[in-house]
Amino acid sequence: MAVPVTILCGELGAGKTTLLSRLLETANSEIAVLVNDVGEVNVDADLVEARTDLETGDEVVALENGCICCSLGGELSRAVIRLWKEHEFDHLVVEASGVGEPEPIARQFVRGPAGGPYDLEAVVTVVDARRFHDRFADGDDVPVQQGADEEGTRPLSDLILEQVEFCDLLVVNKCDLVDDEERERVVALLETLQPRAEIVTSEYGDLEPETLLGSERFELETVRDSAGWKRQIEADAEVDEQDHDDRGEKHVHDHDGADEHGHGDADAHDHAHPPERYGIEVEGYHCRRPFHPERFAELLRSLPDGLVRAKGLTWIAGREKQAITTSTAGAETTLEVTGRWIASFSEERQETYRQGQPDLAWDDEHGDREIRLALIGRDVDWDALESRLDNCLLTDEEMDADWSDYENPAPTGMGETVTISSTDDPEGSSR
Ligand SMILES: Nc1nc2c(ncn2[C@@H]2O[C@H](COP(=O)(O)OP(=O)(O)OP(=O)(O)O)[C@@H](O)[C@H]2O)c(=O)[nH]1
Repeated sequence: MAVPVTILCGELGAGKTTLLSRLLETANSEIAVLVNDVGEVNVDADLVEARTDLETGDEVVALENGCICCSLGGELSRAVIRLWKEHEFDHLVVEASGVGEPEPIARQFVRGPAGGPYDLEAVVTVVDARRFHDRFADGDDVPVQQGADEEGTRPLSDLILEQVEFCDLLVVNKCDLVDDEERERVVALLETLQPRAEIVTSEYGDLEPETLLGSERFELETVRDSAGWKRQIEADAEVDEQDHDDRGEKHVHDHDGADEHGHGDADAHDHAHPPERYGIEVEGYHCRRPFHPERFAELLRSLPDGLVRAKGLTWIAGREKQAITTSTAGAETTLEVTGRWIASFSEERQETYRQGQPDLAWDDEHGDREIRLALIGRDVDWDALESRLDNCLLTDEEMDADWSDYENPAPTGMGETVTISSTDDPEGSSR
């Protein structure tokens, strides 16, 4: 029988080790633990070991040389397979590095060699209620430490939201440090960011072992596709497919979902538009016309305060081949080349690719080039944001001009990223 696995994620200091120590103390089953820390010599492993080994004899294995999700894919698989061969236990918990992306770790257990002896049951993300509130859910402008991760490529806020979006259980920890309303605001925002995840609240990780260990089998595709931004994009795309009037003009769907075209899929509709609480809303923006690179960068430097998340594909003038993913988390936006527009290939290859993707929406003039963003925010003036986004689009005149001369901060190579930070000037020039 495959051993169930739980992956534990969450930003540095959110309370993963505290929760894990408690779990090891209270669970009746034999739990093996794999701990990974970036740049530190397994302080957590020592801690967990010190607190649990003598009492329970639980196994603790530590990975030393970096982050499991980047370089240690192979090492992770080897370590957990060795563990499985050499020891008997009922459950494996992997405590992931505080700055890692959870998906590559999960993949090791779903598609990698570790998928044989193990069965991934749950990805649990621990959220520091206080810090999450101040960073994303507060109406006031509280200064919070932002910045890129250790490699300088991804802002911390982006990784935190990715961990929230890629999990099936969210533990809102440190609830002693927020009041009831602040806690509710955090929960409402988390529900919007990942509508499918179960959400529990805790202080010092005081949860029943069953809450953490008793979940159903993890489904990678389902979890990945259920992030709030993704649902919004899919619901919008579905509407466009049904709507044959979508001829290159942009439209923003109303926040209550009552866009002028109507939704075809009630389920997608419900999930894409969760109940509005604390002014939290989800919007979509779609257009088959590129952004002017300088005007778009200017907008990203002066985003409205309440915008928590924006994510999706963008077409940026001067980058005719590059399909660029825009990912805004709080004040920081990462632009990353995540693929190539099919329309930039030769006719012959376009045919081949399009045959492989019969559902791909195609415009006679622009092919698959488009801007399709999901926007999540609280108390955002959506009309104002929409018109600011519209002002970033090329004008008719610019559409016919040469785009190669623009100052263009957008990345060019596959996988390349550029981060643009928003200042505290929401009224900043966006023209
Ligand atoms: N006030 C408060 N402090 C907490 C709570 N949970 C954990 N802490 C404290 O927060 C600090 C960080 O907790 P850890 O459990 O080490 O956090 P972590 O997520 O494992 O941190 P990294 O290993 O650095 O990623 C410790 O000092 C804990 O005692 C809580 O619910 N409330």
